[in-house]
Amino acid sequence: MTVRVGVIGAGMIGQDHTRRLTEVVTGAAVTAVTDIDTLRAAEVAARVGATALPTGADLIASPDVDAVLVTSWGPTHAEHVLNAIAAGKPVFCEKPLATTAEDCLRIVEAERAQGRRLVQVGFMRRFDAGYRQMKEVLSTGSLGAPLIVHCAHRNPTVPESYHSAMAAQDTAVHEIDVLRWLLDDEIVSAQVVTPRATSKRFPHLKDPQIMIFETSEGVRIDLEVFVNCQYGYDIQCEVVGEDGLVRLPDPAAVGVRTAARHGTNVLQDWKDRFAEAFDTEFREWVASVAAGTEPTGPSSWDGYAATVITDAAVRSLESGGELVTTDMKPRPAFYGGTA
Ligand SMILES: NC(=O)c1ccc[n+]([C@@H]2O[C@H](COP(=O)([O-])OP(=O)(O)OC[C@H]3O[C@@H](n4cnc5c(N)ncnc54)[C@H](O)[C@@H]3O)[C@@H](O)[C@H]2O)c1
Ligand SMILES: O[C@H]1[C@H](O)[C@@H](O)[C@H](O)[C@@H](O)[C@H]1O
Repeated sequence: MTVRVGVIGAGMIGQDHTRRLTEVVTGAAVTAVTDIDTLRAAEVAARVGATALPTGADLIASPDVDAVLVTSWGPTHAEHVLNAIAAGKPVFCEKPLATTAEDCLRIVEAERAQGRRLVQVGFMRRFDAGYRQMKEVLSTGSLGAPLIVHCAHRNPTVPESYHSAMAAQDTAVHEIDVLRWLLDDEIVSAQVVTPRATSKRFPHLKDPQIMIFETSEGVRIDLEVFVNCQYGYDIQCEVVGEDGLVRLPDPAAVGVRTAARHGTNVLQDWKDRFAEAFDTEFREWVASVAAGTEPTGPSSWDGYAATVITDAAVRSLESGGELVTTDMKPRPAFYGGTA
């Protein structure tokens, strides 16, 4: 069976995922595209032999669409996801699931009312081979209980439109999701402090930021977010346990020795760093839709949790570094919890 996907939002990542669904993943086709920029929708639709439709609601209602991909701007996600749930169609939503915790909860409630999981959120790091190997090691218990996690998330530069709260909302949100999954533990507080700011940034931006999270088991996570580090796109993660540690591998790269130096290139772009993770993410999502089974990737509950935790980090940043406890509802049994 070919899964017929409708794409809402044909911008940068919508086009990349459209290419992925049509050229990389087998068993999927993009049959409909919509964008508030109708010219863009028509152009992307023509490229893959799909139909351009006027609105997200039209696309979700289309009999030619089995599953929906939401890659529009964050504040529009909730409306499209709720419409897809109401239509009973599987929906893959790029992060964030919604920009407020209240909207995330509305989605969670709508999905529970439907009685089966329809939503997957686009946190692609769970599909990265390195993080998956770390999870395997941690699950054997050979390192003992995890105690500390050290992370760094560095981008070479960001555009002027990137503001200080985005360090949590747009950037650290990836660590927030992947660490909840890796540790199988919940984050209960956030604190954000700012060291001396780099001079190589737009003046309105606080960069770098140091984020400290605590989990319900007492694990402490320190995360450096530095989005104007100049030298490359660099993701580091090390989990320290009672009996040893496990570290995220750097992407494979050839070593070059010349002129009395030995080095490897550092990637410059998150799209290259996580290209294979994105491919795997879509392969597994398409396979679950084709099989008619529930998706196994990040759920709408994970989308809700990520939004609650990023909200706490932003509140801490705005308060000048106070420790902010998260205000999260108990996890329902529907999402593997006890409530
Ligand atoms: N997983 C990741 O690492 C990752 C990376 C980049 C972006 N994203 C997420 O993907 C989403 C899109 O990001 P982008 O960089 O592609 O943005 P973009 O601005 O390039 O594209 C968004 C597109 O959505 C369209 N759009 C906006 N509202 C719409 C609506 N209601 N209906 C239809 N079309 C609409 C815009 O016209 C635009 O073409 C964001 O939520 C972003 O956070 C995730
Ligand atoms: O939207 C991007 C993307 O999510 C990247 O993975 C992250 O490194 C960037 O900081 C963020 O701006």
